[in-house]
Amino acid sequence: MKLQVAMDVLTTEAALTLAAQVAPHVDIIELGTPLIKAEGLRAVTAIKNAHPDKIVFADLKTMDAGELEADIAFAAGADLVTVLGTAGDSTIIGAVAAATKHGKGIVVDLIGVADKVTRAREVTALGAQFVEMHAGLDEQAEPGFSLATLLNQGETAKVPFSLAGGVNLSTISSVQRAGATVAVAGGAIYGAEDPAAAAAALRAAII
Ligand SMILES: O=C(CO)[C@H](O)[C@H](O)COP(=O)(O)O
Repeated sequence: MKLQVAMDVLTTEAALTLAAQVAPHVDIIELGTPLIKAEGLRAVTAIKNAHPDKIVFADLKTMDAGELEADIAFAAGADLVTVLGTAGDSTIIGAVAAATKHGKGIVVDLIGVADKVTRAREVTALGAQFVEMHAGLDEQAEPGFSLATLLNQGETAKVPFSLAGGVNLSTISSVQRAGATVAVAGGAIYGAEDPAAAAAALRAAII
């Protein structure tokens, strides 16, 4: 299982600092949606230039104009770009076309999708490299939130998936047991006093 750091910071400078701290321990470096909204795709280029050996993930969460948005993110240096599972099939097909043109990949983020298992299978058939079983920051803050439902949906879908929803040291083993291809950790790394140590501990927990 790969480890992905989600950098939900707001400046390119902060992202470059964080990426330099955690890069030795992660496989995928994600530029979070707020970072890309604040800084634009220049931030993607800066991270790819600093870490050419890492998979750079641009969390665009595209909802329309799939081919155009994915194309500009790949041209900026992204290796993986997200499209929302709630988007129409034509948006996902367009984004996959851009990925094929660049030799890169589309990840379909299932945040907000009610039937994640069915949609995961549909978008995989449309050419997504993998899906993201995702509970966003707002959903995580709702009373009674637990990762268990997402883990179960990932296990049931039987397609390649990443899992994001406040993954931390006490849950990463369950993410691996559920069969995830990638575990995504944001707050557990960037919110830690020592992000490098936090990333190293998550990496060490992956067998
Ligand atoms: O995409 C996101 C929010 O929409 C986050 O980057 C993702 O949820 C991972 O962060 P965390 O581990 O803090 O949940």
